[in-house]
Amino acid sequence: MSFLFTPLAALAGTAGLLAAGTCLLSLHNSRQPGSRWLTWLMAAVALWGFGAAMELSVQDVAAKVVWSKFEYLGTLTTPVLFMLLAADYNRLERLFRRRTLALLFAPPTVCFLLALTNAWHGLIWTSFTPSPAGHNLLIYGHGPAFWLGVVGYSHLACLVAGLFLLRALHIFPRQYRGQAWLLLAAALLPWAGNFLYLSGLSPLAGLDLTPLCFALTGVVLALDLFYFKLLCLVPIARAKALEAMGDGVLVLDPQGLVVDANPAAGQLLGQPTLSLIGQPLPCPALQAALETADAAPCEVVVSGTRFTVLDVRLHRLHEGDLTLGRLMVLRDITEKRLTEAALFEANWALKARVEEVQALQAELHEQVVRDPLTGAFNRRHLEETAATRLAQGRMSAAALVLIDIDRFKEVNDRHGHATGDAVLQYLTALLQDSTRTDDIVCRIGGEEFVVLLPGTHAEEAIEAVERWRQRFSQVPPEAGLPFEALGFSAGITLFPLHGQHLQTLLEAADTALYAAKRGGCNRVCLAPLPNQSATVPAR
Ligand SMILES: Nc1nc2c(ncn2[C@@H]2O[C@H](COP(=O)(O)OP(=O)(O)OP(=O)(O)O)[C@@H](O)[C@H]2O)c(=O)[nH]1
Repeated sequence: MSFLFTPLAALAGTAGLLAAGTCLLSLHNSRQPGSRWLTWLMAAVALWGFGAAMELSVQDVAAKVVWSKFEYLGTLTTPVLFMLLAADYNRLERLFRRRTLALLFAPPTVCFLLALTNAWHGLIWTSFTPSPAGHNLLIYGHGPAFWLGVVGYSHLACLVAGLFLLRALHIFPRQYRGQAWLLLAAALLPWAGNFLYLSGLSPLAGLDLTPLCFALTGVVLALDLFYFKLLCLVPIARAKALEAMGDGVLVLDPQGLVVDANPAAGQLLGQPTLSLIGQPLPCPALQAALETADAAPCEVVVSGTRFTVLDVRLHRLHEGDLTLGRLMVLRDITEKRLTEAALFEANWALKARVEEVQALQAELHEQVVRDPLTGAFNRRHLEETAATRLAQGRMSAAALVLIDIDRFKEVNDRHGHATGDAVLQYLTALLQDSTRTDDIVCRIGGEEFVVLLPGTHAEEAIEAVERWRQRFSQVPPEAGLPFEALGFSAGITLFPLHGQHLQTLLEAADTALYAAKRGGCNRVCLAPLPNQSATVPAR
């Protein structure tokens, strides 16, 4: 094998060396973000460069073809690795899964196999002609697999890489844009080199400057990654923080179209994150919030695959007076709201239950202190209430009236027990109707009633009881009783004149009642005053 070492071979070798050096530097900085794909990329470019240097140095056409095949190891993998490095700048880790990588490297593998077996089919190279430009250059005629698999696929990968870098340009905060522009410029270099080679505009026919361009790109990327470390780390850290956030974040342009979204936003809105990009907000409620949430945070209910309540906050993104767009932050407050609703419901049920228990207690208390037949209070209530009131001195004066229906036994005997009951109910209604709310009407025995009239003196008490007696003695037909007249006798005692305690007053009232009965019934008697010896009829 004869060699002719030309300046062009030295140029290609330099590219290889540059790439190998960058590869080692990258390996040395393997902990830096982005270094993994840069190491691989530079290894591929180094192979390409060394292969090219050898191809440019050997003189024999067959040997040149062999080195071209070796060179293809780098040529074919470089664009894919470049794309992966650019994807790394966008934190698109899903591209680095094994299956995706296998898919991405499948076309280069096929092309490499086709290059190895080119002699049998000529799908990659169709002819090999020494270049008229000299310099030991060989011009390769290219077959369909070259245009489709090598040029087409490589350019596609470089295009995607360029788009990724453009995207990085867009999502990087302003202070990191310089870095992204540099990357983009670096990305355009190999394109330019390859364009010159394929278009025949290369200064020397057959000279491929692409590996040199890629090597220079590698140097720029290495500088970017390892020298301006911060510039590389911070955007990644920022973007990572955004991706890891539990809150959904949407970046909206002035027209309300989504230009960026984090995975949480996709999850909250029940859509793949990427499908949100370039679209208006996916639900009308959020769209409406866009109009209203400018000033204050608001809540939006999203009912997609699951019911979700979102707390929506909007922040204007502006540069001076110019509005660039808006940042929408979504927080899932479904659990909070559901818990609050459940708590409210439980509270409400508890309140209802307490009210029910209180009502039952009141009912029970009524049953305990009321006479079931007439609805008047019973002796127990009289003892509890009146005794307490008298004992606590809460009344300055009071009259206690003891009433007994005259000849009630006769009513029962003549007209039956039910009529007797009706008479008892009639008298109760009459007494309740004739007294004030503060007065207490009680049935203390068979046909015996006590009425306590707080703040009532002798004259008023006598007048009142006399009125009741007269009403009772003239039974109106609408009462439905088989009598035209009924009668009761009553004894009145006065607090504190006749006694300080209920029992004393009851005893004095009983004496007065007894006097009324003895006096011929249907009358009212006042208990004797302390200076009187006998009970006096009230009228
Ligand atoms: N219908 C009815 N009668 C009752 C009730 N409680 C007691 N009595 C009756 O009331 C009557 C009371 O009779 P007495 O104590 O002799 O009294 P009186 O017949 O009114 O006689 P004087 O008091 O002397 O006028 C008895 O026949 C009892 O059975 C009741 O709840 N309903």
